[in-house]
Amino acid sequence: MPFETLSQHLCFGGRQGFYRHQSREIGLPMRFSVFVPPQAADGPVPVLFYLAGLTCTEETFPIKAGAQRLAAELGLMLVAPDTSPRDARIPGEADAWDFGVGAGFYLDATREPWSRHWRMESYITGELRQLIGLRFPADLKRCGIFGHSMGGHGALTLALRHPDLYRSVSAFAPIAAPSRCPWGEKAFSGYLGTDRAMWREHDACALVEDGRRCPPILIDQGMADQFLATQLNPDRFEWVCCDGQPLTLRLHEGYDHGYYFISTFMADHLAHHAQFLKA
Ligand SMILES: N[C@@H](CCC(=O)N[C@@H](CSC=O)C(=O)NCC(=O)O)C(=O)O
Repeated sequence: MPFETLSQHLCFGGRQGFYRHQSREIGLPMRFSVFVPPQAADGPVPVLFYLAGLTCTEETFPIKAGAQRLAAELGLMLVAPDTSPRDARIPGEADAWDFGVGAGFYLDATREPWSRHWRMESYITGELRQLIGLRFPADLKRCGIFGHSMGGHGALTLALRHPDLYRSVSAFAPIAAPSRCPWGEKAFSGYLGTDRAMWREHDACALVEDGRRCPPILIDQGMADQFLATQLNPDRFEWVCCDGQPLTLRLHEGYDHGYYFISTFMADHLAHHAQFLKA
């Protein structure tokens, strides 16, 4: 599985790198970033996949989230993929910021013209994971997943759909019920079509309602989040989780949707994952 190194930087005794490869799953070049902690010099380390939100890239998390210092202390590898295919030459693919480019929603599209390239679920759970296991000092038996907003939706749904792959899960301000909000309705109708039964397979609330379970979830949510009232639905997720899905939902007065909020609570999320990945 070849890949190209775009840049590498020494960071808290570890290495922050940016890479590109020709993805067979996506059918296009894809970029991703990896932080390798210093402990990797002594053998494979646990891996934490971070899924970013709408409009983000593989650079957003390493630049803005402030996760490397503690990941270096805890011995966690951090992997951040891009948020969608790019340059697929689909007419209008980059016309909207909440659909198409930068808005892959971490599922495999079933509807033309998106189904050819928009295969983010298979990419993250399959090809990228394999590449990380083969080409980086990663222990794939100890993987966790977390993310923000659209990426929080991705973390929850991938953990619920692939409980064999992820030992730990958390989210910042996730889109927790995408079938019931404008972002999700737009994405799911475009990528999956109008059959709402298909939508349930990619909706965290519906997955829990339908009996899927994953490791105990940590969610942080800012109460001054500009998208809270219209897009996120944490209260509905808390309600469905009462039926046997362990969840800690923390609400924080005054915090908004952005990376100042994420960086404030990043240490708690890394500690949450470490307790499962290093057990
Ligand atoms: N361009 C939009 C705002 C887009 C935005 O806020 N993106 C969020 C994720 S939203 C859900 O997935 C984000 O993480 N942005 C990157 C950042 O650096 O903050 C608008 O005009 O409102």
